[in-house]
Amino acid sequence: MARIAVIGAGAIGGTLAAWLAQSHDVTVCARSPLADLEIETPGRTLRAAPRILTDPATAAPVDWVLATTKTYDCAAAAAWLPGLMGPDTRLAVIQNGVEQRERFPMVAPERTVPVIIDLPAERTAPGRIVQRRDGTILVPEGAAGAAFVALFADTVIAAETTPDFVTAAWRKLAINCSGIVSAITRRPAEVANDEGVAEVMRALVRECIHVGRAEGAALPDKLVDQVVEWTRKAHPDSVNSLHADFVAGRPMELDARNGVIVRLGEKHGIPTPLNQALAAVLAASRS
Ligand SMILES: NC(=O)C1=CN([C@@H]2O[C@H](COP(=O)(O)OP(=O)(O)OC[C@H]3O[C@@H](n4cnc5c(N)ncnc54)[C@H](OP(=O)(O)O)[C@@H]3O)[C@@H](O)[C@H]2O)C=CC1
Ligand SMILES: CC(C)(CO)C(=O)C(=O)O
Repeated sequence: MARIAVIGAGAIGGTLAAWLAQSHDVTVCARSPLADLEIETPGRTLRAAPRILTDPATAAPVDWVLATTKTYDCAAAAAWLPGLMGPDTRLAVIQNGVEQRERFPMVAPERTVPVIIDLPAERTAPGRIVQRRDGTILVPEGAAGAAFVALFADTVIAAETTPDFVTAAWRKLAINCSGIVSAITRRPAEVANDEGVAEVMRALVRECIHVGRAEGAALPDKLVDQVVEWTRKAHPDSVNSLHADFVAGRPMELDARNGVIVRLGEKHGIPTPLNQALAAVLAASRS
């Protein structure tokens, strides 16, 4: 049994905390108070009552810290680390994008495990989450990755190591960058059935592929159509986390999902006009 602290009790943090609490000692480090966790999963309603802390001063060292806030909340989330990190603690950064390690520069890279998660989940109230289907987790191969994978042995989440994490992260980014069409149209995954919107998604993914290849990811041309097909197969009412932030009036992970393609594209001299334009349009539709 491992001692695990999950920073963030949102869609991903709440779901992972509930699954891990079935066989580990789990503490949830939350910004807003909540009583317990109830996750509506495809197979059953999962309930858990982990220890819940709301004050970083009360945190004690654990074996694993799982950072599951949005990327724009990393600086605030880091306030939990001095209390949670002992000499052997590892930090798993479970966030979208391709810069997981860079977001927590205060932790040594060798103690940080970047995590790519595919687990569509939506928070409906504090501690109440709908998990749309069983999920997958990918981490870099090596001792730390293998130890992280072992935490999920008794869950429905298929966790694996990969020898090519760079490609795994960019493949996920290809899905995420195209998900901006949902936030712009305020329509869940079913919007991908609109052929005009699907063409926009393909163009976003093409830009992502060009930049990802320059960063060392092995991304096939067929990924362009695969992203559209994957979205069409998702639950039609599935709301991606960018769309969820937009409708809730929260900040958005625009830099981590589309801006990063523009930034790294500039570094390599690769034009990314569509990711740039749609991120600007979505940001402006707030102001
Ligand atoms: N949702 C999904 O289906 C998927 C999301 N992802 C990625 O996972 C990451 C997390 O997303 P998601 O779970 O959807 O995000 P949510 O917005 O649902 O949850 C984030 C949680 O972090 C909490 N938080 C923010 N700051 C702090 C802090 N300083 N201390 C403690 N808690 C804090 C928020 O608190 P509060 O309750 O006060 O808002 C919220 O509960 C993102 O990078 C996202 O892109 C990846 C795959 C799927
Ligand atoms: C692709 C998807 C929808 C689920 O894994 C996601 O990453 C998100 O909501 O941010």
